[in-house]
Parts: sequence; C-alpha cells; structure tokens
Amino acid sequence: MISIKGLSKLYKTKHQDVKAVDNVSLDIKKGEIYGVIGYSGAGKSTFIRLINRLEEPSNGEVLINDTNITGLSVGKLRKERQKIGMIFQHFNLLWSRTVYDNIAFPLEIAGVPSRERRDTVLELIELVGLKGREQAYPSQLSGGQKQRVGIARALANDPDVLLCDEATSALDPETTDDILDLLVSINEKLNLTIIMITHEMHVIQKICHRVAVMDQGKVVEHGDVLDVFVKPQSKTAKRFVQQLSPLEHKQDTLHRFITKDENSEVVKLHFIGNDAKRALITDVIKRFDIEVNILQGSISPTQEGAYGTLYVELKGAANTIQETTQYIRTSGVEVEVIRDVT
Ligand SMILES: Nc1ncnc2c1ncn2[C@@H]1O[C@H](COP(=O)(O)OP(=O)(O)OP(=O)(O)O)[C@@H](O)[C@H]1O
Repeated sequence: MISIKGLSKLYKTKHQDVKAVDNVSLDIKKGEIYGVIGYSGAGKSTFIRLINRLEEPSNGEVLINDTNITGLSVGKLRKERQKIGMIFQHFNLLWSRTVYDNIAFPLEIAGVPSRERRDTVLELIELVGLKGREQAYPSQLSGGQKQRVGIARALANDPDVLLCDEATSALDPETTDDILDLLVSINEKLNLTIIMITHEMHVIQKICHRVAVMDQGKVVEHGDVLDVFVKPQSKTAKRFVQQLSPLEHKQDTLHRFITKDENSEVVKLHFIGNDAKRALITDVIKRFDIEVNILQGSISPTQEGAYGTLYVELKGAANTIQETTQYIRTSGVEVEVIRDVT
C-alpha cells in the first residue's frame, strides 16, 4: 500500500551537511501498524514528514496506493494529503477552537456541507471517547484528551493512513497505554494503516505488527516485531530490546549458577508465540531423569503473540543434560547454553 523507495533528505547548513534520512526503502501493507524506532537524531521525524511531504525529499519516492506523492503538484498534493492523517507529540490543536470545532476544521477546509460535517464530528467524538466534552477548549483538557482530539481531527477526512509522530511521548505511562489501545481499536475497526514513529520500545511491543529500526538516517534492521524482539541483529535493535528486558540487567545474578561441573548446565530458553504457553518444563521433568532449577523468566506480549525467556539450571548426568537440550530443541524451543555471563 505504501512503497518508499530510496528516500533521502540532506539538510545543508552553514557548518555541515546532515543526511537526516539516507536511502530508506520500505513497504508497508494495508491495515498494518508499522513502527519506526530510533534514538534522538536518528531521522525519524524527518522520515515521517517526508511521507506527506511536510519536508521535500532530496531523493527517492513515496507511493501511497500507487500515487507518487513525491511527483504531485502543490494543488494535487493538498488534495492527496486529506487521505493522510497525522498526529503530533504536542497535539498541534487550535487553542481558540472547541473540541468540536477542532475536529470540524479539516472538514470545513475540504468543503464538506455542514449537516454532513456535524454527523462526522459527532461520530468521531464518540469513537475517541470524548462525548460530553464537545464544547471544551484544549486548555481545559488533559494530555490524553488532547491527543484524542488530535486523533479525531486526523481521521475526519477518512484517511487511508495515519502518521503518528511521537504521539505518546508527552503522556504519562497510563495515558500512553490508553492512547495506544485507542489506536489499536481504530486500526481494527477501520482497517486503517498506521505508521508510528517512536523512541519507546514499549510502544512497538504493545501495538506494532512490524518495525524498522533507524540509526543515523538509515534503516539498520526491519521485520516482524516478534522476530526483532527475539533475535535483534543490529547493535541499535539490541540496545532497544535490552531496555525492555529486565532479565538482561540481572544476568550477573546467574554467575553463581555457572560452574565447570559437567553435571550442571545453565540454559536460556526462547519461547515464541504459542510455545510461550506450553508446559515444557513439566514435560521435560517427566521424560528425563533431570532436575530443573528455574532461575529467571519472563513473558512479554506483542501484537503478533507472546515471546518469553526462561533461564534454567539443568542438573543430572552429562549425557542426560545433552539429551534434554536436544529434546527441547526438537520441540521447537530455542536453547542457548550459557557458559559465561558478560
Ligand atoms: N531543518 C533542519 N535543518 C538542519 N538539520 C536538521 C533539520 N531537521 C533535522 N535536522 C537534523 O537531522 C537529523 C535527524 O533529525 P530528526 O529530527 O529527523 O531525528 P529524530 O530521530 O526525529 O530525533 P528527535 O526524536 O530528537 O526529533 C538530526 O541530526 C537533526 O539535527
């Protein structure tokens, strides 16, 4: 649905040239929530603003439903932008207009007749959970409510895609989760494609189907969220995943279980999707003459299923330990033998 080809943005400043976005190519499918994550300065905001041409690209193309956004005249771009909603970190509401009038604004610009406009605004107010606050001004709203107005306004012209630029970064964790839940429900109800720029891995984990990791203007890794969480390849992705995994910080506590004794082995098990729900440890204990000592574990949900990590100590005869790890592997769970903790 969205095809981004060789997209680049070079800022020329007095002192230096900055490649904010460097030859990015991505395909985003209809109805998916696509996350783009990166640290500050990675080029995320520039990237998302290139999609609707709030920034002009230096190179490359953006195709939305086969329309080449990069090639459109100003007039045609204005029309096409109605199909691309956008929400912002600081909401960008019109402070002198009520909730109702903020949401009606893009419909006024699009020349929608007042009767139809009213129906759409009331429907959107209901959709984002702001019934009863129609006549409030932005200054009278909480951050979460302001973002709900932003979302309703972005949906007013029934867009094909919603661009979210750090849409939850100004919100507290609880309100962030409420807004993320709202975005998921809108994605499901309207089959709306959502592109989500963020520096928070929690956002990616909670709502995205696929993710691209940006560093210094480049996409250094992209794929299904579950794959990137379970097996991050790039240094940047690994750092992000570690942020979310409290276990990685506690690895030093594993030290005392790691010995040179061949009758004891510490292993890390990776569970993905339905594997995370299986009673594998019970199964292993029943099958093998082995002691299983659970050291640490966690399960994390994502949009595409759960993934989990479990550290266990296996105690028994060396060949039984080997048979056990082999059995676990053949049952589809990845096993990593931990010999050293760094
Ligand atoms: N208008 C501009 N002129 C010159 N350089 C710019 C401009 N906008 C962004 N940059 C530079 O481009 C790079 C990417 O910036 P961008 O804001 O896209 O990153 P980001 O990942 O969104 O970071 P943040 O989350 O901090 O905004 C940075 O080095 C930034 O200084």
